[in-house]
Amino acid sequence: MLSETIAAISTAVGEGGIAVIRVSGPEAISEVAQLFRSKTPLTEAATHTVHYGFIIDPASGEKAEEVLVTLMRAPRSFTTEDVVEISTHGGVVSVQRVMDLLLQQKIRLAEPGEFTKRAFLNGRIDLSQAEAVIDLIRSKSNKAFSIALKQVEGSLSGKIRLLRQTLLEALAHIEVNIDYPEHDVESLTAEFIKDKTGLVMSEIDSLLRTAEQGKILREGITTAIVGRPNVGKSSLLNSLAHDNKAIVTDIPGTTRDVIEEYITLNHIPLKLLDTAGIRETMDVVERIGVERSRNAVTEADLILLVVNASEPLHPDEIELLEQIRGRQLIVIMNKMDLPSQVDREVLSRYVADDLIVPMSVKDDQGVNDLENAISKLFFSGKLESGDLTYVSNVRHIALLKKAKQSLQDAYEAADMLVPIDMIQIDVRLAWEQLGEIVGDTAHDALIDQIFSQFCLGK
Ligand SMILES: Nc1nc2c(c(=O)[nH]1)N(C=O)[C@@H](CNc1ccc(C(=O)N[C@@H](CCC(=O)O)C(=O)O)cc1)CN2
Ligand SMILES: Nc1nc2c(ncn2[C@@H]2O[C@H](COP(=O)(O)OP(=O)(O)OP(=O)(O)O)[C@@H](O)[C@H]2O)c(=O)[nH]1
Ligand SMILES: [Mg+2]
Repeated sequence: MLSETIAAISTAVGEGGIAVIRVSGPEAISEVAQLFRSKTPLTEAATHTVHYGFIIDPASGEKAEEVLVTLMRAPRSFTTEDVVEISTHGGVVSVQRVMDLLLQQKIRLAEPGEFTKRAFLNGRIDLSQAEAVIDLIRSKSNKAFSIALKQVEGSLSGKIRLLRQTLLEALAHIEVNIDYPEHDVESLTAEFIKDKTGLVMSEIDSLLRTAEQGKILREGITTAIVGRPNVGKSSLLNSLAHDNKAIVTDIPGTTRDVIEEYITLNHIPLKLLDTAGIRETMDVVERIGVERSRNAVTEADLILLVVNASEPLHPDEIELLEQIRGRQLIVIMNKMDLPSQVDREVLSRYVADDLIVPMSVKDDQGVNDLENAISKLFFSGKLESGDLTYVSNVRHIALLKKAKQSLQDAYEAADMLVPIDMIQIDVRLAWEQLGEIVGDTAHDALIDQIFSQFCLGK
């Protein structure tokens, strides 16, 4: 209950410079004040002030710990409640000792995520902002962190609110039409609904497009290097990774297993997979390797098909090109240091010209062109602007898709002049589904489930 005062250790457990205990709730100031001796009594101190002093064990009257205490009075705090933060000396004993004394007062241990949950329940942030707080903590790259921070600040919430507002206008219009049908001809209302739902659908589409990029920025582009044996796939991996990770020999069939390597390219993480050369083979081990190559092709966000430019295209390569039609593909014409034999005309039937990259891995030629081709394929310059809101949470993506479907249904129904109260159901559904993203229409069980993913003290 929000009437209870809660406390938790908010810093990582272990030895460190200092550790912080956070206390929040109606009794935070008065309860901590009973344990704290300082020049200014905490109960009389102004908000957003820091106080030096000692935590006293009330049983013995002894000093338990030397601390700094920060006071934030409601509503100007993380939870919007009275918040007291106690900085102790870092170390397992000192922080636990203060914590134990606090829990002997009218203070209970907070559940994981309970501070953030209170910020949500008290209306300072919405659900998507709270979820972004977890993303902040879990971010593994600078870019992922920046995306989450934007969302903590409410970038996604703002957009969702606008869309819901638009749907509300449509719903109001429908309401008037149902109550006073004589005020309107039904076809005019249908047009109005098509207008509004169409608008919201296209906005949802552009948000969903950012989801693709958001995933890439967080998890990297899974990139499979594939091709026939001996064309230089492992050499390419080594060159991009600036490392001799993969074995390179002039014997076809050298690579047997999939080799993974992480690199960053223009700030974009790439998970490179070097694979066994694809060919028919009687060798049992190599056959398994070829099978794995095919699986890697299926999984990949991006396929780098390496061909040996000093030979004509092989039927196996044409077959592979047929199989991966429609996928994100770059063809690397390797070994350009040798006299060229490969038929560019044939390649052009499968890939755009700027996605065919001549290279000589041996002479270190063409690496820049490859990097540019990859950036262009995935980001076409948009990444740099930095003002995009990325949808990255799977829950949000699922709800956006559902809302879009509901709107699609409404749009089609309006188009066929289906009775207006039937259309109303779908528009209202979309409005609720969008509301679930920001938590306006979320159930308690969902809210509990989301906050239980947090760590203690957050
Ligand atoms: N010591 C400490 N550091 C921390 C936190 C904390 O709770 N304590 N935070 C916790 O995760 C983060 C900072 N996030 C915060 C977000 C909002 C408010 C806050 O008081 N907001 C009020 C008042 C704003 C104002 O006075 O201008 C508000 O928005 O109404 C505080 C911290 C990171 N660093
Ligand atoms: N002339 C020339 N030789 C190259 C070039 N790139 C790689 N090679 C050579 O081609 C041979 C095969 O290279 P790898 O990188 O092992 O080829 P692969 O595609 O991984 O081969 P498998 O693992 O057997 O499928 C080696 O002898 C490399 O030195 C290049 O740009 N020019
Ligand atoms: Mg190899």
